[in-house]
Amino acid sequence: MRTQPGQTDPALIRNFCIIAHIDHGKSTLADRMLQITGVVDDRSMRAQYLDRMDIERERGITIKSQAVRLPWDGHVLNMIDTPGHVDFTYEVSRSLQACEGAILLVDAAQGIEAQTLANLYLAMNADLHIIPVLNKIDLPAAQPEKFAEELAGLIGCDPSDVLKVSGKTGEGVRELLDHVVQTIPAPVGDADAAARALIFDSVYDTYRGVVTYVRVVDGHLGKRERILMMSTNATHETLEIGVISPEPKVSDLGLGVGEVGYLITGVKDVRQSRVGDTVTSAVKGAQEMLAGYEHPKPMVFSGLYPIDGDEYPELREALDKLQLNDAALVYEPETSAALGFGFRVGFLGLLHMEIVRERLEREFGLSLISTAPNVVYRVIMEDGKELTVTNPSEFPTGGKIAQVFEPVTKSTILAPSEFIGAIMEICQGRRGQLLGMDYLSEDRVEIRYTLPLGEIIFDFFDQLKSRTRGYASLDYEPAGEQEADLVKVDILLQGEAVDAFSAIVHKDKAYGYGVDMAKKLRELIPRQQFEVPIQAAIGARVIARENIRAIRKDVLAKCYGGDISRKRKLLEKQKEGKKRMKMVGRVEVPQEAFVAALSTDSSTDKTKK
Ligand SMILES: Nc1nc2c(ncn2[C@@H]2O[C@H](COP(=O)(O)OP(=O)(O)OP(=O)(O)O)[C@@H](O)[C@H]2O)c(=O)[nH]1
Repeated sequence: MRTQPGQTDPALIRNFCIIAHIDHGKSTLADRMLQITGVVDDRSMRAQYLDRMDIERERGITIKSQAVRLPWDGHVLNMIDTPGHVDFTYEVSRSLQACEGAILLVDAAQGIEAQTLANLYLAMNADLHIIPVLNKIDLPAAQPEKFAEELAGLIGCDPSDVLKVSGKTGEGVRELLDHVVQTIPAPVGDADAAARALIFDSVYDTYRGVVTYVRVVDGHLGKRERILMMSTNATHETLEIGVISPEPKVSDLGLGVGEVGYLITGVKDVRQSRVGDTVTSAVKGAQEMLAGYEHPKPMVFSGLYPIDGDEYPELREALDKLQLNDAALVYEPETSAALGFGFRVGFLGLLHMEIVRERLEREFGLSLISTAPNVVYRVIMEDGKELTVTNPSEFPTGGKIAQVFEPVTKSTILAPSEFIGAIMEICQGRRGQLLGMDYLSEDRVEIRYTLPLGEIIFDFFDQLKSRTRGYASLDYEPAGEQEADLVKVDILLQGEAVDAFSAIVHKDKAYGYGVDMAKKLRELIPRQQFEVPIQAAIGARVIARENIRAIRKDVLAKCYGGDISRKRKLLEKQKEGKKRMKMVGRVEVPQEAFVAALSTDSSTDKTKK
């Protein structure tokens, strides 16, 4: 293998990631590695160094993967920190493909959790060398011996092979780094072949345009080189190429086999640098692409509308930019009679939805309304026609529906065995079907259920946590679809359906949804000059009804004098207020009523991880 002078010999490179259940301490361990390898000095060190986004730091969670280059014992280690939440599994699987090894980190006071298993399976599928590690051994509640045995049983190694560290105190971290060098295989690639690099992440930077993160598999990528993005056939020139350690550092020698780094081409169009694509040289480039990633399928949809209708173009631009940063985000324009112009946006899960919305509001200064989330349904009509419904208002009405299919998941719940009864009760109440149960040790069980995704995306996790005193952990993966007895519930104001409030729910829950929504709206919509009936209906059948009584609001009553200018002022003020109202038929609905009625506060917990 030929290496260019000064460039890192692939035999000295180790690419690895840290995978774990949420909160088992990945970011903290990454911090210690930054410090121990000397890339961040003690003075500049801050907790969760690699969590760069404000949201990540505030919530204490990792959303984006991060790659950083660490020098250790004559070697170059590329460490990729990954997120732990189930919604971001996609980020994890992308990072795994840029590595040869993975540190499987387990909290020594908690043991194996649902995402420990899910991430381990991902890493095994990607053929990575796995290093089992117990973290937080400084905790008084740590039981390293017990959990080393559990972990060894899972991976099929000896309990003495499980390393023990504390990301907090740094104990055992040097030994772990040595172990990475000794056991994780060096990357293998052909230095003489045409360049091939895998894009595993890309970010839009306001000043520099698109920053693309790559892992070079074969050949070499240099500065001022014309490169080709193989899936889009777009060519660009590399303006800058470098590594992250832990801030971007220009590398004049470019990147060779096995190296992980970034490149900047000055491109502003975010769609030209697609995650999973292969970068090659524009002159005598490679013929064959690297195996990319399966595009993640959105599981949950919601409508996003600017509160101020004039901000629609800004919202479009913001989504365009965010999509580069977040390959899992999909959207298309939609119009709502009640909310105006907006987008139907697909997400991987509820936390993903919250994060996207929060980033749009914070990073782009937008104010948004989002409609209640729903999953994707497949509807088969009696005449054999098939529809994919991502928006309840598109759900066909009338009696012509033959079958409705909803997505289901294979859900895995890990908890102490004393909670088996409570967990089963919750799952049964949500149309779950028990698949199986295994004991991981004498007091911990793994329970597997088939559960409709639509039942999980609302407060399922919160309920699970509260009924198990926080001890249960959940992971789910898509598992096809099942036929279900689902109906669309419409909400009508004065006989007119308000599209933004329609929902697809199981027949048994339709009544509850209708009654709740009608009550909520009665409180939120101010009285009008005529009576306004609020109805919840399935097709033509009304299942709940509330009334907003009429008032005759005489704004001029206060102006008993004959002062015409005062009267005019009052009328003008009233006109101003009207601008912030949406008309549904003859009914004026204040913007805030939509916001409040559609708020999902009760279904998602802001601090949930
Ligand atoms: N006592 C002790 N606490 C630790 C240790 N490592 C991490 N913690 C604490 O555990 C919590 C979670 O740590 P993080 O490093 O944020 O966990 P994470 O796995 O990166 O979490 P996500 O990014 O959300 O997936 C924090 O409160 C840390 O201070 C350790 O070795 N000992």
